[in-house]
Amino acid sequence: MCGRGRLKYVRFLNDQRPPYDLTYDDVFMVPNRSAVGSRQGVDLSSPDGTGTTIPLVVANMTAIAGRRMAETVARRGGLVVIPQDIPIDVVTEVIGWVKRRHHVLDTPITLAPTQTVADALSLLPKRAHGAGVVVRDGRPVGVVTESDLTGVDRFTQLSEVMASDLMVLDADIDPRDAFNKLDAAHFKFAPAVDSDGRLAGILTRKGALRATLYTPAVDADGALRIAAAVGINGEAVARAKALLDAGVDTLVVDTAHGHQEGMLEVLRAVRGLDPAVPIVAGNVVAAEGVRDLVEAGADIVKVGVGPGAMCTTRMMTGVGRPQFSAVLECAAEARKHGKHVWADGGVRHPRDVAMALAAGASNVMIGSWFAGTYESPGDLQQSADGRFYKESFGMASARAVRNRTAEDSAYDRARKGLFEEGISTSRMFLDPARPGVEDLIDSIIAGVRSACTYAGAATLDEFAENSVVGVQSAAGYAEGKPLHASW
Ligand SMILES: NC(=O)C1=CN([C@@H]2O[C@H](COP(=O)(O)OP(=O)(O)OC[C@H]3O[C@@H](n4cnc5c(N)ncnc54)[C@H](OP(=O)(O)O)[C@@H]3O)[C@@H](O)[C@H]2O)C=CC1
Ligand SMILES: Nc1nc2c(ncn2[C@@H]2O[C@H](COP(=O)(O)O)[C@@H](O)[C@H]2O)c(=O)[nH]1
Ligand SMILES: [K+]
Repeated sequence: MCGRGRLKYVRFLNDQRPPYDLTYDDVFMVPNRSAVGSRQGVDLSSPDGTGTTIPLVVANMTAIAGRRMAETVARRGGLVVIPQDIPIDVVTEVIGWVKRRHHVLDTPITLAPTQTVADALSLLPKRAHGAGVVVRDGRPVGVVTESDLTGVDRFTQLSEVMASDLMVLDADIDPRDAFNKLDAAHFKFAPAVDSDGRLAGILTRKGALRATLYTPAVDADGALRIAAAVGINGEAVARAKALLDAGVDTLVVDTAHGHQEGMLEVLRAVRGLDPAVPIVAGNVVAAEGVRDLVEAGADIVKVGVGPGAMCTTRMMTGVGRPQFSAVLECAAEARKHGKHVWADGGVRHPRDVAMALAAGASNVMIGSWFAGTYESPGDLQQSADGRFYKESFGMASARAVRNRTAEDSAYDRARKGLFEEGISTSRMFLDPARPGVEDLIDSIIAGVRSACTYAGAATLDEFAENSVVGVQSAAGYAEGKPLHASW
């Protein structure tokens, strides 16, 4: 318990440790004297062996974690876990695809000059930068954005509407030079080409800037990293083996009740495969669970029962634990064994990420918040009031269970369908100011960098070590919120 004072790391303000458990909202951090002169000087790389250079992992949820999310997040130093429900041949293909992505250039939407305005309009929402590159024989001949396609007959060929006064960048251009070039020309983006003039990618002004501020998460061969999950039923161990053969960089063994014998059995078998990559297992919320999972072979333990935005477990069962205290206790236990924890679920603001790291997490998992971005797999939809959204659903929802059990008998499907512990449909609206996952990452990482300097920490270890945390009332939390209109 966080009240027993045996933690070496996070300190409670004035040694006031409440005898009850705490959520992220319950706590705040006070500043320390700091020798860290710049927020940019903070090293956010994780000590847990997963190779993340920012402490963010995208949750293995079908509505959130796909190939597009994987490349985009890894390029900025985070990691995406491909869900256990995706067929293994598809995951194998996705791993190879992500590993072939460029570190600086984004993957463009490519269109032929003979394709139509309707084709382009259906594809543009797949990119936060909102552009398509028109390509002939592999070479860019034009670009289209929504403004080129507005007010035009939908069957018009792109060759008639595309902008063909192209500025192209060299694929290996220094990002700072690229930024200056785009800025001087007042272009928001430009296609980039290899030495034969063939399209290699697209670079936006913001992308060029980000390439100077972030370090991609890469494997020993310099390819972008990607993680994938397995469950604990059926072919879990065979799937783990196939994922390792496909080159996955982190393996996640995931189930709702991680502290069950079925999990320990699978975990031992997965450890028996002798993987050269970290094994993550969960979910648990107490020290005993951490101990058993570490003993069975976990390098990292995933913490969180019930905090997830799509999660109804606490309302259905009463089971779970306020997430700040869960992370605090589990991180302390993992540390004793030289292991780590990921804080999984319930993150809604940059401050929550900071609080999870202060509690000792080596990475923070985010799901639903990232559903409302261009990079999540779902189709962009528009509500009656004109706002854009994506649909999300929980992995234990009736919808996910129906998908997962498609091969089972009708009886088994009906039986499993009764144990619903997640929301089957929710609208996650895109923030018009931050519609792409990289916009959200910018905001989270700015918050976390700043939190580290307030704590006087130059690394994540120092952050967990130095943080001084207090407990606040609901009014204390409310006071911290900005006021967008007068009271
Ligand atoms: N972090 C969280 O709070 C939660 C997360 N999830 C997520 O949902 C996804 C699906 O997980 P899951 O529901 O475990 O499905 P899985 O397909 O991984 O199966 C879980 C297995 O554990 C058995 N089991 C025993 N007790 C429980 C229990 N209390 N809850 C669930 N299964 C139990 C089930 O048997 P049987 O069906 O016969 O009982 C089944 O064999 C995962 O991604 C998981 O992370 C789900 C719920 C909570
Ligand atoms: N109880 C349930 N938990 C779920 C479900 N789907 C996902 N999850 C958990 O939530 C986190 C992500 O949390 P978020 O607040 O960032 O969305 C994820 O990693 C799972 O642990 C579900 O259907 N039921
Ligand atoms: K919840």
